[in-house]
Amino acid sequence: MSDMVSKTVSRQSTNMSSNETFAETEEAPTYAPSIPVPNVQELVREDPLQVPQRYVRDQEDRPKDTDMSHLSSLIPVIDLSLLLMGNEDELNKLDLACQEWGFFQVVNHGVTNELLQKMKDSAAEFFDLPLEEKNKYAMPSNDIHGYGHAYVVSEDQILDWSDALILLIMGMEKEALLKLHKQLVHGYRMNYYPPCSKPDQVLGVSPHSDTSTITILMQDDYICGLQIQHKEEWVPVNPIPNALVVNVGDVIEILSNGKYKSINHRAVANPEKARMSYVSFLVPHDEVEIEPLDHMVNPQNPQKIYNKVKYGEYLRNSMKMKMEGKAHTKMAKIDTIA
Ligand SMILES: O=C(O)CCC(=O)C(=O)O
Ligand SMILES: [Fe+2]
Repeated sequence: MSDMVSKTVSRQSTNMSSNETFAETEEAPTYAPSIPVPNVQELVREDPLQVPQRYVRDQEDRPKDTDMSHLSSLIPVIDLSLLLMGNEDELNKLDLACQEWGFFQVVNHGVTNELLQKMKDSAAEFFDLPLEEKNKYAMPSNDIHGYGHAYVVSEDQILDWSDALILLIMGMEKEALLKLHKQLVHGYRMNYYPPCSKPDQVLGVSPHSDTSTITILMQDDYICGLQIQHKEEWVPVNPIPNALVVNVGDVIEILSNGKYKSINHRAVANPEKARMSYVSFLVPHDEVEIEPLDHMVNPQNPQKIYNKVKYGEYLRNSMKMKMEGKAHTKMAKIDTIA
């Protein structure tokens, strides 16, 4: 694992005080700075019952008791092997899933259970390391790679009950999406949600939509946490062992002129167990300009709702803000559109 990290995240000189992490880098800043904040895993290790005020959500933002799990079974499950055989019904199911839910789970995806398990094991190995070891890969304040917290832009912002390791890995020269993306960039984020003694007062990850083209998420096989917003309700995405959760990101929403939805989602905390999630973001190259594709502005969807934006600017702009639902998508919206 440490091998994998050291290949992808360059070592930064770190300067730690108690459990806060800072990192300096000599390179020019490329992302808006994120304010250093405490390590949540360490807070829980020091005292499992403490939930400092900085993590406590306003009443209306807290996870509610009202159980929407009856809606979970409606979240579409797509069989990739059928799709690859050209099955029309499965294709229609995918089309509807992207329009109505923006989220679906994929089974028969061809990724071996051994590989999925290896990803889980190597991430667990990393998060189990002592803090000093993990902090050797601390996220510099002006970058999104490394171990720590991004999207913290003010001292009084309410914080998420989680830590993350984020890697921006490979540029894949794949034919299919290459034209749209110049070069596919793959970001990989591992989230670690320590248990929380007051799970009803905090959120593991604030509501947000992903700035990606698509996101592929592997969650814990048994511990629930991911919730998606569907028609104003927060619906849990119940884990199906070895299935992958896929969601439409902002880029597809923009390319499709809003036909396919990049949905708000969040993670809630668990009272007893730590949960991890392993998230792959496929994104375009920074220089790629994205705008609604000509054929997606059509008689059924005549009003163009997004302007042309350069992906790198879109991403960097979103990182200047705290995660707050779809607020960051405003940058690409045509002014007259709410
Ligand atoms: O942990 C989860 O299930 C959600 C994580 C997530 O939405 C993200 O990392 O963008
Ligand atoms: Fe997300």
